[in-house]
Amino acid sequence: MELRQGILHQTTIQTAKQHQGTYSTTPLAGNKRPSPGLDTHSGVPTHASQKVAFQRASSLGRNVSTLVASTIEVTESGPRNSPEVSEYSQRKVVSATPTAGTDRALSLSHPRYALPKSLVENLRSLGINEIYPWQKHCLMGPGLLNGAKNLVYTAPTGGGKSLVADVLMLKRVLERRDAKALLILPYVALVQEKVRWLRKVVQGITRIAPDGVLPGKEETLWRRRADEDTIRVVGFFGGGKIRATWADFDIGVCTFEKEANTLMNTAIDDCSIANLRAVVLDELHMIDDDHRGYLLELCATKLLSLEHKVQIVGMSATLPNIEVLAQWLGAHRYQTAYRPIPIKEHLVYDSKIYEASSKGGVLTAATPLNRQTGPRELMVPPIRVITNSSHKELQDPVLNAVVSLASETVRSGYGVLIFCSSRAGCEFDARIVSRAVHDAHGGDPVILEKRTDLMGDLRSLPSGLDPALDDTIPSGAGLTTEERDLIADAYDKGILKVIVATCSLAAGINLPMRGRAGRKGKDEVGETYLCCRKNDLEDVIELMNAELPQLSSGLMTDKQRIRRALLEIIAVRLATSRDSMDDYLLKTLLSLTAESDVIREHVESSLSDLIEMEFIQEDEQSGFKVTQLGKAVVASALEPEDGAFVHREMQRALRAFVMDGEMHLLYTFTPVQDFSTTVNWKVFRNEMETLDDSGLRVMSFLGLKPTIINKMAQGSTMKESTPGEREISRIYTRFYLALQLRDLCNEVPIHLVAQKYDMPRGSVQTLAQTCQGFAAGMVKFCEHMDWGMMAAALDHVSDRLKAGARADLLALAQITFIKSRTARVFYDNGFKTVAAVANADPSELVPVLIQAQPMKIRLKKQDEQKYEEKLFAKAEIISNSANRLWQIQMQQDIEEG
Ligand SMILES: Nc1ncnc2c1ncn2[C@@H]1O[C@H](COP(=O)(O)OP(=O)(O)OP(=O)(O)O)[C@@H](O)[C@H]1O
Repeated sequence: MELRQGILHQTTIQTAKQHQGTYSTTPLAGNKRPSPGLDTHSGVPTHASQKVAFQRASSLGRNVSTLVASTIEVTESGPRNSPEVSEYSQRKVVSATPTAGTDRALSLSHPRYALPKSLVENLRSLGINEIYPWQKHCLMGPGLLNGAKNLVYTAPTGGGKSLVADVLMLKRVLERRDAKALLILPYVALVQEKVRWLRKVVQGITRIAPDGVLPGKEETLWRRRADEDTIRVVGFFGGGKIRATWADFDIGVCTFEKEANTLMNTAIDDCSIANLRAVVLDELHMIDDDHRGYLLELCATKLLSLEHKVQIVGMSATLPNIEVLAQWLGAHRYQTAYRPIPIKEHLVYDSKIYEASSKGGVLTAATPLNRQTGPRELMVPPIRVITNSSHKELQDPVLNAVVSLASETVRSGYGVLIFCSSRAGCEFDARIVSRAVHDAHGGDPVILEKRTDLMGDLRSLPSGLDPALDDTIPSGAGLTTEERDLIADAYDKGILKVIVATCSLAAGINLPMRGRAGRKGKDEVGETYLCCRKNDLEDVIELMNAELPQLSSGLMTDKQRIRRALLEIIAVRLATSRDSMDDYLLKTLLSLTAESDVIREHVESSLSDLIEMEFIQEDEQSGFKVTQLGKAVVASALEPEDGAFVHREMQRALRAFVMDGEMHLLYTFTPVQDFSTTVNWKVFRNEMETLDDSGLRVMSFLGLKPTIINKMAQGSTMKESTPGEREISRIYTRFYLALQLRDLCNEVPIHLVAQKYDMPRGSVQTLAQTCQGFAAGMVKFCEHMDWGMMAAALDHVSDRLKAGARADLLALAQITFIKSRTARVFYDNGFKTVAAVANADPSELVPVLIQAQPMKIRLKKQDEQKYEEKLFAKAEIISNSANRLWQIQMQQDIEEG
């Protein structure tokens, strides 16, 4: 048996989470936010449990001065004079809405839904006792429950969209034993959470037997696989050796760029696509995303072109021109504005808080007339006013507002999400906020201990502990970085009270699923505060009033895209003649908006480009067929142009490949997509000077010249006017990235790599995240080109990228909790193999674990004992995991022997 990597392996994060889950947490759910007047004036924590004598963060070994957040005064027009929270409109609406008692169809056990009992029970145990009225209406749409029709729908964030899609998808999967479904999400970070949810939903559910007996009633007649009747939910995380294939899942959860598109291509090619019965497109508005949206369009167009019916379910919170999308997908359309938890929106400007929902007030304040006369006082009176701060750090009114609002919310026992425009801004805000909020919650010893655990868990990740997090977590604030899963989880559990994130990260982290303001079961009401500066005020108001832009096809915005579309369908033989290609293109979203002549022109030029690139050839029946190279490009999920570049690079590598070092392999695994890299040539020169003979040989085989690097470091600029020059520049840049990848693989934390190479941290993070997927693509590329030796060599080394540890640590890194640096410490302490760890007494591992976390916060005596106890528990888990692995290895040896 082979150990699965990447798809089914357990990550440190998961393990840490399981571990965390064993400690009790104090949920904040259901706590009603008190009226702001009370606590802001007294400054006294509202909940009795919070009145614990606080311990300063400095007791944790840190030395930062405390900031006192400004108070927020209620004005004459403020909430003191208006009714309580219950006035928030939808509360009333909710209580007036029918319940399953009056409308039986709100219960998922209603015969109309024909869902197995166990499924309804599972949902109930997950808090879904009945569906919302809108969910019922939506599901009852024509042809939806029986799968005859597609669906496109919108509901506000947190409105419960996913459940509708889940029900339809599960119905399709339950209809036949071999039925499959794909759930396509825009971000890898969302995949894991969705997989976890779906696994709970399908737990213990069996599928229809071959003779048509309904699930739940049948006795299994025959079995091929142990899990034959169960529904296997598999997530594709975009990395590593993607061993899970079409055959390995019943519900596949993946992102659209690589996995969904590639999975579908392969399944169309080998005809196994016939089992696909449903595809859910979450965040359908991403179709408009300039970089990746067109891939979503390609996926959906392929589905529409198949011979059998696949139910497509597309959803989003924002689909301004939903009719066009519904028309494109031939879908039933449904829209609702229902929010189970009302959101109260505010605008904060010049230390004053305004209600943003009053249409006649704030939102109309910035008329074109005002624009001419310049900003002036808003027309509506503010509801609250933030007092000025005496701290010099809080003189900026926007920062002061952020800090006082965050502090007020935390004092009331709620969580806060702060969105900033830049990573640097996040770090700054997190540090300041942490200085102002820690006195309210830092005293709870249980919470403090959990924060210490969290920092330990973060430290044991390959990326290490970010210094900013080191400073902020003890006070209960965090910021989202690559450690986001642990951070988001800690926020969810109330261990962290504040998270600061950039808007772009906010979309990628799990927060959309659970953390944004107003989540059912978590809050009574959500509040948002948009804090803006005077100069931005009118733009902000305009933006708040603005209509959402119409969504449109991204297929024609770059020449590559139609090329890729055509190459793919030719490669998987979905369409090979001109007529069938026309048919295919008629099914795109593009065809609804663009002139057919223009599309045809694009098709013609793309086909001749593909012929010229030697990706396709004309065949005898005036159709087209894919070449070996074209097939390799499609299989490795590359853009045609990138594929051509990789091909040239690989051909050079086949002639001369440096095998006495790792640099050439790492270069080959360095993704070729655009990272917007600006090479710092001085850093490049320094790094070049430290390269050994083998590394220098790689440079010379790649055609890179030390003299040029020296010249660049002295201030020359790289010529990029001809294609040849651009190609050379691209190789230099790729090598610069390869150096970073080398450092990442040598366990240098991401923030240090970014610092060293003068790169935005996000780019290094993307490099770290995409290299595994790219490496898997390279292996496939070589396999398809019949370069077996190269494929084998790359395949062997690709594991390194995943573990972020040296090759000799790979085996160790399979053990729970032993990742990266920890693996190195184990290795250095003589635990060089899984067997060595398996055979050790857990108590022997404790000192190694302590050593693996050298920066651990200094603890008091009694805490030290507790800490060691905890490490012992961890050592036991490690020992068990190592034993399991060891047994598997021995079994393998026996089988192979
Ligand atoms: N009928 C229901 N009863 C109780 N809880 C529900 C119901 N429907 C959905 N929920 C819960 O509400 C929360 C939000 O739902 P969901 O994530 O589907 O929202 P969404 O509309 O997809 O939001 P987003 O736009 O952020 O993705 C989830 O925790 C979900 O389990």
